[in-house]
Amino acid sequence: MTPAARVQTAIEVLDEILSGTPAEKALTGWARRSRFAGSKDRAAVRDHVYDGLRRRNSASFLGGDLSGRGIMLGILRQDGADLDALFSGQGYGPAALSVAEQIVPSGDVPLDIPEWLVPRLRDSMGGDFETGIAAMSARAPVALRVNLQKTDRDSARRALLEDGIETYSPTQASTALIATTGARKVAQSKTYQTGLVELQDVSSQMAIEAIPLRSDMKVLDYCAGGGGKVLGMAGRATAQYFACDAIEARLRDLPNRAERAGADIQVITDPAQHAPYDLVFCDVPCSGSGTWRRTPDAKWRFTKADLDELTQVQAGILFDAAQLVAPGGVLVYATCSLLDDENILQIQKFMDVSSGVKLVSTEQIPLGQETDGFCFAVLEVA
Ligand SMILES: C[S@@+](CC[C@H](N)C(=O)[O-])C[C@H]1O[C@@H](n2cnc3c(N)ncnc32)[C@H](O)[C@@H]1O
Repeated sequence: MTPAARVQTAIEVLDEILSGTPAEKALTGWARRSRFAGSKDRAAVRDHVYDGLRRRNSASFLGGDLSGRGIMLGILRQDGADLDALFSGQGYGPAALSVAEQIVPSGDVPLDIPEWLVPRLRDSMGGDFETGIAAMSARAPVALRVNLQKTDRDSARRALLEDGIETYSPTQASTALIATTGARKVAQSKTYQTGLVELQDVSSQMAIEAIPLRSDMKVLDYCAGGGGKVLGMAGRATAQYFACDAIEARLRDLPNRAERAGADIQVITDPAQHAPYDLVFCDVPCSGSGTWRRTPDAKWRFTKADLDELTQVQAGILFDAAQLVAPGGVLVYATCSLLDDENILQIQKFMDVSSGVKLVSTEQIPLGQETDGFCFAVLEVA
């Protein structure tokens, strides 16, 4: 496909997303219908579409219209692309720019977040607001966690290099690597397949590194999902691990991932049956606002009603999980959210209604180039 044809395809996929189709479904649907498209074409179209979703407001403003075409025109304007070459009206590329489209709109460019969230995010992020919102509009890094049960960070870096993947070691977490080239090859690489590394964002690794985890503990990952947190903990200490999730189907990948990592994790359906635990980790469902650069369509779908519903679910999980902690044990509350409602305010509300719970620490990791927005609190249960 020519660069212009990729742009035209992104325009069509964006239109489908704007009319309500989830981004992944729209992209896989196009890829299935388009056998002629090679892997580089698919990657380029995906990048265009995700850039467009991340910067939907500013791009549609600069492109003059909230449509696939308006968004792509704005994105290409922001990126300083050669518009005459891409919008030439030739071949499978987009039609030539109209007279109106040739005029760059002037005025205040809107922020790339839903309007109702601007004041909330401003209040919650404080001095990190500007850099955080800029990071939300950019592509996320591909971060890896080195499995310390199998290797060390330098050896993992060398092994990845042999697989054609270059990385560097960010300073925030001792287990973290960030891929600079070959990131798309990670899941197929020998280093990954043999469990030396896992895909995991740097902030989750920072949380796992900071919690008081010991090898003599009985640990429950209460919202385990695909198992990222429990696998991270198992990489750090060989404790006794249990994992559950309200939606059992979400635990599907965990046994295979645990086997690859050489970790012993018991997937359970009734956490009360094995209680009490010395440490219960609650990686609760949340807005995901700290990771919206990875799932940018979620940002535009998220409503106040969703936030209200989520904060209720989070409060319920905190209450239920606290009952499972052994006296003197630890409860960890974590979200990948930037919103106080889901973080500090939620923890405060829990503290207000719980007797004998001590807040040991809270940390809000800002959304930055290397880190996703993430919050975690360590609580001690009497
Ligand atoms: C943020 S995700 C967990 C991600 C996972 N810890 C990881 O690192 O891959 C939140 C999970 O909480 C689960 N969940 C939702 N409500 C729950 C509840 N009441 N009790 C336990 N888990 C719940 C969801 O099914 C979802 O898998």
